[in-house]
Amino acid sequence: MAGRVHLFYSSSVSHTISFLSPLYSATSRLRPICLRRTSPPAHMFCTCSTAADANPVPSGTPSSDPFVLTTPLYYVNAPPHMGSAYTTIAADAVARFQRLLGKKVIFITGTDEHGEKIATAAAASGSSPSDHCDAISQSYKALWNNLDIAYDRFIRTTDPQHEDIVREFYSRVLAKGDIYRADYEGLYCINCEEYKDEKELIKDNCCPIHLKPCVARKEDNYFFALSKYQKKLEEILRKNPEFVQPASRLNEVRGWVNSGLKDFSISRAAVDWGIPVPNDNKQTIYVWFDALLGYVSALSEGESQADLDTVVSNGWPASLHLIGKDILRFHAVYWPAMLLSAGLSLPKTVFGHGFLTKDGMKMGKSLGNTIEPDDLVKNFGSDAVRYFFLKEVELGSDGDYSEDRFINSVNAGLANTIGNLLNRTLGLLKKNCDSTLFVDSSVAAEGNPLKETVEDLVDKARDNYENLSLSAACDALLEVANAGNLYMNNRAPWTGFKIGGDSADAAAKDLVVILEIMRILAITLSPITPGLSLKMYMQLGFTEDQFYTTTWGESEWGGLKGGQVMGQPEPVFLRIDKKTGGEAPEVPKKNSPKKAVKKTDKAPQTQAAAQA
Ligand SMILES: Nc1ncnc2c1ncn2[C@@H]1O[C@H](COP(=O)(O)OP(=O)(O)OP(=O)(O)O)[C@@H](O)[C@H]1O
Ligand SMILES: [Zn+2]
Repeated sequence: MAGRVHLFYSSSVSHTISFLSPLYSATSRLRPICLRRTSPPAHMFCTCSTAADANPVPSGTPSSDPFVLTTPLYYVNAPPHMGSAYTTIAADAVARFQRLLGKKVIFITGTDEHGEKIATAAAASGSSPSDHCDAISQSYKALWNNLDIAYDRFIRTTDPQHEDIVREFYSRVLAKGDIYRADYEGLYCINCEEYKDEKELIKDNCCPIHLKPCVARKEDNYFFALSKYQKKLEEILRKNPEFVQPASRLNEVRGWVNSGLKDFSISRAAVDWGIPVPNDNKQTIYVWFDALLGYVSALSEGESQADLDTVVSNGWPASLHLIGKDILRFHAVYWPAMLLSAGLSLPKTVFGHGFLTKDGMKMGKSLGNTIEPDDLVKNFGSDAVRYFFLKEVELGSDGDYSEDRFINSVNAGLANTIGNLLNRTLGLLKKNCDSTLFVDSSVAAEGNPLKETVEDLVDKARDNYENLSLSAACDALLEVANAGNLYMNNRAPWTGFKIGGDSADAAAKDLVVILEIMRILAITLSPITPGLSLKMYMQLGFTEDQFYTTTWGESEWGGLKGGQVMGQPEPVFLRIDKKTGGEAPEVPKKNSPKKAVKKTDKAPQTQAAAQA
């Protein structure tokens, strides 16, 4: 989806309304549909009686209702950049966390491929729109692979099943009486693919996001009667504050709605590269009225027939739309009204995160001020990239990238605090205990307050993951590692080994305590750094298969058993040298560690996902 900006249509528009009355009759199928979900808040938009009859989900057991989450469908006017990667990495961390909890997850991403901007980009590169879309869409998939993104569905808005869904959806909305025809005249930003209100534009009628002049346009379009949903949207935002997150974004959305909703045009007369409007193939459907439906049509994958009833039974509504704040209006105002019109349930939450900026400006394809995620992955490895952006840029706030900050943060967290502690401990264990654990970790920690400290921090991390406070989750887990380092330094087990006897036994127990902390960290940090977590887990003497079937429940203290033999102490994360830059860290030697995400187009599943 393009970073099209969110301004309502100018009131100067002249509407020559011609209602399409013959098509208004088929409303009988339009009923709000309730998918019973597992937690009470999911009932807030549906018409079912109570949450009491929802099935509780035992830890580690997949629920029957999937946790459906989405990234935006990225606009294929240009290849992905760090901004597109940011949303997708965050969504992947959420998906991995939910899988660890034992939920069945459907993580949807994909590409938005219609519209004028795409046709122009294709012409500029000398290719047909469809070849252009194939190539750019493939570049998104390749990047997701490089970043260990374990998506379940990759929907392209040029997929035939998506086009069927869009047509059916359009027909439902038409049948509801929410589409009419009118003349439209205004200033249009091609990069936003949107008419703009003049007073929002900057000097020389330039779009404030894309800094390019808008062009005067007049056309005869079909309109969606958004204004009909004014009261309903006000009520939804009042009764369900968790619908839009974080809270600052909710206020923004309330402001837009309270200032009065205006109908918006959902077709384009001058754009060929799009889905033709049913019953009028001189017009194509507006990219947003097409792209948002990708979240729905992704749920029809694998079905012989793509229709709205099927997608509902396959998991709609989504639990979470994770998006950038640039497209909040489309998701938190247009989209719920469209869904209400079509008789579909609303997503539970729309979370609008902040921007990665460069020199204070939103990094974006149209401005071209982007950072190449592939270069970062090549230089520093995918764990480092994921860790830096999730830890250092709070989801919801803007954040500027600098290489210095990147290197400092990653070296401090992954190389020193975590990697070095594991390496030191395994080195001592090898030297003094033949790499074998002396006792069960539950025994080693008897009466040790460190166990409770770690448990509290892990609970805190879990709460933060649940609330999408990914940066705070990282902080809590780093505190776990810090506590381990402090313990190591205070206990100085190397002296105990020197003394021998009971002191050596105590030292051997201390190593077990620290390695148990490492085991817990490997599991709980795996949504953020899946590759690093796998390496850690394997050094602790577990197999790759064991890693893929772990659950959050297994992060409880006590997983390491006496007699377990640890792997060879090898650095799991190499410090990045500031002068020479980094080198993507080696993957584990055993088996095929990059299976932290399978390198395929489809559903690379990790850990508990394997059970789901
Ligand atoms: N600078 C950024 N910071 C954070 N997220 C971004 C950034 N740029 C893009 N995104 C993500 O991509 C989405 C927009 O996707 P799109 O394909 O339109 O990319 P874009 O680079 O913003 O495009 P354009 O520059 O043409 O407006 C945002 O909602 C957000 O999820
Ligand atoms: Zn614009």
